[in-house]
Amino acid sequence: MFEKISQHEQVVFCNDPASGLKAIIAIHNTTLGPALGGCRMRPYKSTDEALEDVLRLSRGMTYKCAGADVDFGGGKSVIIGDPTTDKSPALFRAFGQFVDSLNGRFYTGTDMGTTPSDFVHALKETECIVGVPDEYGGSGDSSVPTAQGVIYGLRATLQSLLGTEDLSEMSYSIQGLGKVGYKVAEQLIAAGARVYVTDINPQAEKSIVERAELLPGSVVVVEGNEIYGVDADIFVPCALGGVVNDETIDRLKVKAVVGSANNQLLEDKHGIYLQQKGILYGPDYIVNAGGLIQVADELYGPNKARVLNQTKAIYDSLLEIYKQSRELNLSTMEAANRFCEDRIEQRKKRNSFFSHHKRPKWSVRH
Ligand SMILES: NC(=O)C1=CN([C@@H]2O[C@H](COP(=O)(O)OP(=O)(O)OC[C@H]3O[C@@H](n4cnc5c(N)ncnc54)[C@H](O)[C@@H]3O)[C@@H](O)[C@H]2O)C=CC1
Ligand SMILES: O=C(O)CCC(=O)C(=O)O
Repeated sequence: MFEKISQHEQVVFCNDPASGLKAIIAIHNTTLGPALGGCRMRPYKSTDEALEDVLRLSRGMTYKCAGADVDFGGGKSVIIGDPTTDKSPALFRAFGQFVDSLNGRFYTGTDMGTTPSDFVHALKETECIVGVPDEYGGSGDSSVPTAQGVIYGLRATLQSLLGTEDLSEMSYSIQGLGKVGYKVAEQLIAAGARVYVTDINPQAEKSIVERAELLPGSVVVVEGNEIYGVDADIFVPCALGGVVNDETIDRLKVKAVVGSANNQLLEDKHGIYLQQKGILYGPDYIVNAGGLIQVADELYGPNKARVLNQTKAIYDSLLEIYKQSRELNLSTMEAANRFCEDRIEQRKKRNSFFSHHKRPKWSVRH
């Protein structure tokens, strides 16, 4: 076990038979501040699969926090269960108690399979919850700025490829029409673009087809894995991670991959394979940082205008990473990793006295 978690500071297994909660919290690195990261709920096939997911996701959050320049470190949590049948107030309250037991070392909110209202129950047990609805003092649904950030990432990519930011100039293949993917699809279709979509939930597909009837662009629904081979310009993964791998890279016909899904590359080497195939990759944790920017900003009290302003920085960060990747002849993922690792190293030197176990002044919200 210690070999598996060798890059992490702390991993907590949470078990509450009364509510059926089985969860894992992983804290990767708190150099920049207390760990922050959402909570994913999935019917994982095994504890090992859940552990692997939470370890990868929490490591990604360390880089995401550094890339977005927020004073938090990397953490994430997963609940093992089916989000359509296994949720209950008791389950989220039990989860909240475990989060509270970490005494401010870990803050959490939504991710795949969870919604802001789930965490209203957890909020009864701990202050360390972000992204609850506005009426509970939170900043609301973090998928709104995440989707906005993906649109900025797409604009930067168009700028880099075509010298224009006009979203209608390209076509897109979107995998996943959940909280983020649906909003991205809607904005692209509203901008007049042609969009191919797929989701394992037929209701989500039906809903975007109906919405598109009222908008200038168009939508085509494709079946499952066909999304990888679609003749579109940009692949926009907005569901699971690991979707850029040996098999899918062979099938991709696109010019770029830019989406919200966390950990899109199965392994870092797949970033290099994309580069070799001439496909521009927008590193996931740079492109999808909008939600993080919003929840980290809750420290100062919710302010949507400030969040939108900070989310715009994703456009410049991505252009800078594309530039560094060209100049240093690195894959875009390598360039982004280097940028974030440098930032963490600098902070280590600057803040030798900094106690990262201290709670931020989050209680301004209460
Ligand atoms: N919600 C947020 O603010 C953020 C989300 N992300 C990442 O973006 C991705 C999407 O997140 P959300 O939209 O919040 O999740 P969600 O749970 O609301 O939506 C995910 C969607 O993907 C669909 N899906 C699952 N497996 C699929 C498959 N094999 N093929 C096609 N569709 C599939 C689901 O039916 C669902 O509609 C995740 O990887 C998440 O970690 C990253 C940063 C922030
Ligand atoms: O979106 C959130 O609520 C927190 C940030 C996060 O977990 C993520 O960016 O993956």
